[in-house]
Amino acid sequence: MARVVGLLAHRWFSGAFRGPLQVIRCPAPQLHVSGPAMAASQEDFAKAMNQVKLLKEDPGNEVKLKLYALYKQATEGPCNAPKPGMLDFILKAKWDAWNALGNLPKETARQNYVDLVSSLSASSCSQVTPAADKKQAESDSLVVTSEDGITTIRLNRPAKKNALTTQMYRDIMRALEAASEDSSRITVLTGSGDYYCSGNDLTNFKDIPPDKVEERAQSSAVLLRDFVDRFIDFPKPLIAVVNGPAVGISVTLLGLFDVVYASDRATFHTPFSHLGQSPEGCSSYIFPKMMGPSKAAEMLIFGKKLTAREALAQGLVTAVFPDDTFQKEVWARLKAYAKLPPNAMRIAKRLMRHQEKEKLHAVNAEESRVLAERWVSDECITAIVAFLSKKAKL
Ligand SMILES: CCCC/C=C/CC(=O)SCCNC(=O)CCNC(=O)[C@H](O)C(C)(C)COP(=O)(O)OP(=O)(O)OC[C@H]1O[C@@H](n2cnc3c(N)ncnc32)[C@H](O)[C@@H]1OP(=O)(O)O
Repeated sequence: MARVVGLLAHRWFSGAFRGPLQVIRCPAPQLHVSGPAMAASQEDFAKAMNQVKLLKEDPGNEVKLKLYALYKQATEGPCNAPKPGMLDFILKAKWDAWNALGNLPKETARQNYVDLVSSLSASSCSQVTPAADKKQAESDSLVVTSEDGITTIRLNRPAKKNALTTQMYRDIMRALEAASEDSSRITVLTGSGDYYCSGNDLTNFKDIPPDKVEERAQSSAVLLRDFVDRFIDFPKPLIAVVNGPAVGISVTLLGLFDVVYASDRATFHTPFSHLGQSPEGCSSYIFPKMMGPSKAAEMLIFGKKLTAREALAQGLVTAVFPDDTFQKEVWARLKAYAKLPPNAMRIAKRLMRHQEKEKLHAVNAEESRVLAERWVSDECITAIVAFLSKKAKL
């Protein structure tokens, strides 16, 4: 049946076929995607329909079915056609795809269609001119590129040691959503400059009016929870290329990556008690399991900074490379991995992750709730004021 669908789907594509889903990569100013917040105009929709015909590469049956379903949903609304017979393979596959969109509003379907086409156009461009495949986030602090089957999310605030602003959390979430749907096989997070990441940007806590502190703590906890959820649920192999020192949340999150490669210049520091804060990124659950409770306590309670070799010994890092050959060796390895069959990789990841998912979401929810309390504590406020007034540094 798959073969029959394959042959015929190819035909749809050259004709009136148009197709699916949410998120993805676009060369345009936004990174991504779906949702009622951004409504594509009829004109954008018409342009996207024309763009589909110009794609240089066949995007594959799965994508074509999505395009078809979104097109139908955008133009006719929820599936209203009678269900085709079991033996009518092509019609049945199309009907299933359309019907799966349920009550998705027409405007959202139209937007998702436009985004999908945009992503497909960008990926087909990138094969000709990889440099043109730079995705724009809301700011230049995050650079997302796709090449050789690898989507790379690069923290790009070297002057601030890649500290994470609120906007960067949002952009990373969008980049992960896009990467989970695009044609890349693996996804990498790395940093620009000498640091991998110095953790949460402590100026995120600046200039909050006293009567808004509690509210801001709650909204930051929601952001944190959503952010970490994206890592828990990310379906493809996720690799951290730790090019230098890592602090705070950039360390704790490593437990949710599939593989962590580190330069021998990298260090791993979680100074939560020093900051009057508490662990996040599911580290309160993953680190004790990974390295044993007492080693985890040294990091998460006492803020012991690990060298790359120590982190390797604790299982937090997969492999350490000399800094002068780090980039070359790591990218050669990743390019080879990105040639492996994508479905097999996803399935292997799913098998390893799915038993833990529920637990991880519960841990994340609890850690985020507790952090909201810590952020309004005297201990935390004192530590942050000390940093912001340049009296303290790690
Ligand atoms: C909603 C989500 C919440 C998630 C919660 C997460 C918890 C965490 O991540 S806790 C960890 C927070 N991070 C820190 O406490 C690190 C603070 N930074 C430092 O201690 C030092 O800057 C550091 C040791 C990283 C580097 O020291 P140096 O090599 O001496 O460099 P500089 O201090 O001169 O840094 C250059 C420049 O960058 C600014 N910077 C660095 N890190 C941060 C940061 N995390 N937040 C804000 N700003 C940061 C630093 O202030 C310097 O700025 P300028 O003085 O303006 O040049």
